[in-house]
Amino acid sequence: MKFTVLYGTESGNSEFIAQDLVDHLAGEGFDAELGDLQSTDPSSIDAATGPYLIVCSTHGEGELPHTAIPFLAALEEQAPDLSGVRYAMFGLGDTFYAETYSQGSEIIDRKLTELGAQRVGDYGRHDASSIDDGTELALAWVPGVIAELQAQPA
Ligand SMILES: Cc1cc2nc3c(=O)[nH]c(=O)nc-3n(C[C@H](O)[C@H](O)[C@H](O)COP(=O)(O)O)c2cc1C
Repeated sequence: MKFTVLYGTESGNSEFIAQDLVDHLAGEGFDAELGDLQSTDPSSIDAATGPYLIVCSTHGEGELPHTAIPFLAALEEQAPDLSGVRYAMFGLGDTFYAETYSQGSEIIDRKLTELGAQRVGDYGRHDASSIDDGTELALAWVPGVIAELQAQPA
């Protein structure tokens, strides 16, 4: 199984976690590639290059980090058929922003589902107001994702 780990970030936290996920997956014997949503063309997303792990934060008032906005715009414009694409989401946010907690990644999640992709595993989240370490949470989250992917081979 080859994973593509994509991140959307404004201050780097999501990129760090995504890189740690890639290193972890490689250590577990999987192929894993890191990608920035900023330089990802939706036309490159297909079942063959997935499954995808998407690590994305929230900025503004429940919005995407600015680096991920062009990706969403391209997804909306191209509206590719993502049937057969499997992905898992790990959202970053801060419960200080109670009304909009972790909503940035949910914007991407809704669009991928609308285009036919299938989310697998639990919806991972990290709250910057907590004492939790984002990488530790992500590494505790990813085995459930892998187990679900392996239980339902593409
Ligand atoms: C200006 C600003 C606005 C933010 N707005 C939200 C928000 O609306 N909801 C939320 O859950 N987190 C919000 N956050 C928190 C970030 O999502 C959180 O700090 C995250 O860890 C940043 O990850 P990144 O470095 O990958 O961008 C905001 C942070 C900043 C600096």
